[in-house]
Amino acid sequence: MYTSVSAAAVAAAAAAAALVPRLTGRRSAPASRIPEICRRRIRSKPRTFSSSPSFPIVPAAAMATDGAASDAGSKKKLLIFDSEEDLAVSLAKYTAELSEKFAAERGAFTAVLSGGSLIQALRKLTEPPYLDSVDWSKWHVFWVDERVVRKDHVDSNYKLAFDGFLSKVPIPPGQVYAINDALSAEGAADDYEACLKQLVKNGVISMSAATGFPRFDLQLLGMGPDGHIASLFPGHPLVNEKERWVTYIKDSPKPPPERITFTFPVINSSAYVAMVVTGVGKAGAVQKALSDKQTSSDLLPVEMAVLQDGEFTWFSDKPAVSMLQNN
Ligand SMILES: O=C(O)[C@H](O)[C@@H](O)[C@H](O)[C@H](O)COP(=O)(O)O
Repeated sequence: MYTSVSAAAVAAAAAAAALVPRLTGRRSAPASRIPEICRRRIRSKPRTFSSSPSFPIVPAAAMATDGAASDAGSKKKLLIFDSEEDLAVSLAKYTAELSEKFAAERGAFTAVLSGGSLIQALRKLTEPPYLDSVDWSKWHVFWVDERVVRKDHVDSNYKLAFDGFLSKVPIPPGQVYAINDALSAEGAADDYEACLKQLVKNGVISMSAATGFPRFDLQLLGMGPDGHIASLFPGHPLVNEKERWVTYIKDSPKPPPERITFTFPVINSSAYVAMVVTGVGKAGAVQKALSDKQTSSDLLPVEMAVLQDGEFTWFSDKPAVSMLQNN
């Protein structure tokens, strides 16, 4: 069960009536279209182991956000689930239906992952019916941010995703775009950006005509308790990057310190974003992000995620929205 809340009703979110999820709802990007620059980095597994969507969408509550951006073409929705289990069920349906939509429309589905608890929230996709019903051959998987460590390192977002999700579904290995873990942070960011540019040229990744930045079909993101998303942290100059697609950080306040990250222009050019946020530890940042008392001078990174022309859906649980009624 979940609740959908519009901006006007955010203050009453915790008490909003539960809605029953409405469930309703393929050409190939040939392997030859995958550029060598991207191919070479995904051949090996981590070294330590062997081995017109109709998602649970409720009335598309267009949340008036704040003055952060003019997002006339953007919609925001807040879904509040009774439990993390319900959230995971709904997130799988949402993702599977977007996969079907984009595979039918453009022959490929570009999905971007973050690290953190998101990967566990995707677990239902690795089970029936999705394991068999999703056309995994159309998936192209990217990371919104990655720690600059070896792919078999415990801190690697690639390893996290591989262990919890990618190793359990039949996505062609050549369509999983991990960073080049032999490079420095700066080199890995440059390399990943070059990879994205090549995939845009080859038609695997769409471009946003509106922004001139790549337009990923779905970015599946998490948020830290401080309101960071990707590796874009509050008060860090990287949040103001306007040119680069991918950049790097060497002083991340969340360890490990060296990371690469998509920039806001890339995040905000997405067609769909699912922001998966659970637990009371996120309640303060959720309150600030969804409050109507924002000022443009002290925006958290999560508040700067405003799609130019897309749909932004919060997948949250009750503890995460527990401070909303205090707005
Ligand atoms: O590499 C990272 O550190 C993550 O990509 C990071 O941005 C994460 O998504 C958030 O910190 C939320 O993580 P949790 O969901 O685990 O709180």
